[in-house]
Amino acid sequence: MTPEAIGDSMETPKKPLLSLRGLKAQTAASSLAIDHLEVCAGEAWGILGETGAGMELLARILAGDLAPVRAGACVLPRELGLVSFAGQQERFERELKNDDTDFLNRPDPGTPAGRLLAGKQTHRELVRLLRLEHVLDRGYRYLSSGEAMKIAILAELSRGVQLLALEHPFDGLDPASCRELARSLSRLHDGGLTLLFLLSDIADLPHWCTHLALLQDGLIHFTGPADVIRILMGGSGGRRQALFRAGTAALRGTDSQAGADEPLIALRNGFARYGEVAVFSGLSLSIRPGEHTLITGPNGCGKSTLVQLITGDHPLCYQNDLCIFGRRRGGGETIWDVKRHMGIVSNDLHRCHRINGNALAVVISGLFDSIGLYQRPTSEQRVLGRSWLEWLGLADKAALPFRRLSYGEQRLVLLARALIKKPRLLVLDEPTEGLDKANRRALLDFLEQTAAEQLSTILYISHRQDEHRPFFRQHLEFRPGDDAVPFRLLHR
Ligand SMILES: Nc1ncnc2c1ncn2[C@@H]1O[C@H](COP(=O)(O)OP(=O)(O)OP(=O)(O)O)[C@@H](O)[C@H]1O
Repeated sequence: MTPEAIGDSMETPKKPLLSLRGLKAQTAASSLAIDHLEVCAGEAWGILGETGAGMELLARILAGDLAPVRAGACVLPRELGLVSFAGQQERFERELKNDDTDFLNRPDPGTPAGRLLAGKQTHRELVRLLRLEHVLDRGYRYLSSGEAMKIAILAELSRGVQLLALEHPFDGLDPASCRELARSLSRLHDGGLTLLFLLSDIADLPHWCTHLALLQDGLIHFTGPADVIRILMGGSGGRRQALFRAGTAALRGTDSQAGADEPLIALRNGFARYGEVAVFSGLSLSIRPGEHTLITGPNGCGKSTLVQLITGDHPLCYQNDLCIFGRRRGGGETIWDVKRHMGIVSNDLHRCHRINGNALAVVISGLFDSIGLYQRPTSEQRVLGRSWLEWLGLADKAALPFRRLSYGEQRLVLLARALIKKPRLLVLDEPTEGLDKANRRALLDFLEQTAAEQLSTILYISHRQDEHRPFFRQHLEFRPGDDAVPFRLLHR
């Protein structure tokens, strides 16, 4: 199929705010070619691209971070705002680099989130609508994933940009925040803001978007009015086939049934706080083998903090009444003893992967529970790692640096890293962030089958309702606004 522009009007053409013509970009991991993409003032565009289609290259070009190999005619607006996965990672790493904790002899919280909002006054209403007032004094790197995404968007808006490009802005936001963000952006668009949504799922595209383009295999295929392109795409816009093609045979032979009666997790009257600020208290949760558990709740309520208690990554795990795999935390076991039987994927783990290793090394590192690979793997381990990359459609990327892969591909590699050890407990905290619809569905199908065959017990956090499958046997709902019932545990 050749790239085409559809539905060009006969009116006098407007001067584009952003114009990319005859552009080619290439990295070791992917490529991008754009014959013709023009965004005019006042339009709202959606660019739909599946995992690995080249979206991150487009984001890097917009960020001015990647020089095209053929630039053609490339015009970017002077006041361009961009929120991308790579940009958020960069900000996080900058915060870590500037961390003066050792020098100060007390924890250095880094840049307060509120300081990123240049014209704080102008966006006070948005801060309120997105429930961010209480995090403005908090260090940016301490924010929860949803809080960080909302602050990153407000930070760009507060600079007074002409065009705002947002990569997966609804990933990681709770449903109320998704609705509020879409409503607020719609109002700003009515007021003249030009928008560019970089998405993988057409269901995430606000209905008021005026234009659409489809990015497949590094090529922009269609560009034009949203209603015309929607019809041409038949409402799908997704990948024909998922990259994730692992079968549950890869998990067979686990010791998932060892100690079948004993809870894998038992937390009594659990609590968490940061300094004087309580995150939650009075939380009890027991997870027996096969008791697949879904956790939901609004951004910042403490879901990831609970997961960190369970995985041993939060210092308060020792002060809580917490048993993992039948052993009381603080009873002399090491963090490696705890993690040996867990496969973990989380936003936190993802952003801590600031390593130089290649994709294969990251997969194999799951066998050692390390971030990065620090010992020579056996040939069996290398073969197994390669098999996992093959099952995830990434065999040709084994030797590429992990950080050069697209965000979605990195997620798939981290999933392989979690699964390679055939864990008794799979701890998946928003594992599908950055994945397209086909890959999300394929992962959930795989987990459903894993549950049916009793190969592992699954602890799962997601804001997306289409991921709340019936195989979850219990559902822990955080309800932070409700003092009478702050948690609800539903059994199915
Ligand atoms: N080191 C820290 N110091 C202060 N506050 C912190 C720290 N770490 C996390 N927090 C705060 O604790 C709260 C809970 O964070 P957590 O990541 O557990 O939320 P969450 O429910 O997983 O949110 P999300 O849905 O956005 O991922 C957030 O408001 C966050 O800003």
